[in-house]
Amino acid sequence: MGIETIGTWKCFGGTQGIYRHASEATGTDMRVSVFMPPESASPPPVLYWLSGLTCTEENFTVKAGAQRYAAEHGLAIVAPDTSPRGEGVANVDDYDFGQGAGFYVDATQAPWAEHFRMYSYVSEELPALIAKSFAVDGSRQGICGHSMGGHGALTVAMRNPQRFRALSAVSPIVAPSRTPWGEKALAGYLGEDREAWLAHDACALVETRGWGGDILVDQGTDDEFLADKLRPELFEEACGKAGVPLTLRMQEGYDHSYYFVATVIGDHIAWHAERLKRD
Ligand SMILES: N[C@@H](CCC(=O)N[C@@H](CS)C(=O)NCC(=O)O)C(=O)O
Repeated sequence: MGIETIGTWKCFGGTQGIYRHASEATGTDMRVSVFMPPESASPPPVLYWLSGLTCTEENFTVKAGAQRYAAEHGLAIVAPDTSPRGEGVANVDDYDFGQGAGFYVDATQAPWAEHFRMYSYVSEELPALIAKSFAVDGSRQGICGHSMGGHGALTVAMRNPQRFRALSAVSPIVAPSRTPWGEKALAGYLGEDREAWLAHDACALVETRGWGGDILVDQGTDDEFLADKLRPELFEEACGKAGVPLTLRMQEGYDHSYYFVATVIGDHIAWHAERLKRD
């Protein structure tokens, strides 16, 4: 399946592009942002970025300021939309469920099961499409994300360690089976069997599957969602039990916005670049 260019712009010596393609996983067109760093002797490693509630491929692209760091470190960045969209795609008038809130799962419940297959999309279809369509090193891939996208990054990586070798998150949802955003989404997409939710719960996954490397998480202390919806201390506890090295940085005074993402994105890109360039 081909990829269609919506627009490209020269940026920090590289190319920022927005693309569209027909997705087999979702049965819809999907839009994706791809930054390619300045050309170098070898194809760049790839960092996947998964965005949070209400986002499209655009929020990260225009707000995070990631391109400067990706160009410096020679990393490609791929940032997909957060759900299928369009005519004939189910939706509700909620910011935290339905379109813009795919939660990186494959829905099993009607009417969502038909198109809401974001797990298959980001873990299988998108990496294959990117490796085919861009001059990148598909054997060196990392994944990172924000909020719902932090949940996506943690869970997709731990379920696909052969595909992703570096992992970090900003303000992630870490225990969706026990916190409000996650409980609503997992019940809606996967049904009431809470056992099935654990396959998409970072705390449960780190205890059952572990992770072969270390994990970086940044979290603002003034985040309005910290106490009830994010709860990074649960992930810290789970990583401790599993013996997985976690660097959890509680960043004083920052909230949940992209101003925080922009503040820490340089560290995350450097962190991924270091791990992805190791032999
Ligand atoms: N206050 C937000 C809650 C959702 C939210 O904070 N979304 C975060 C991710 S969980 C985001 O990245 N929003 C888009 C942006 O800031 O550009 C709303 O109701 O729209």
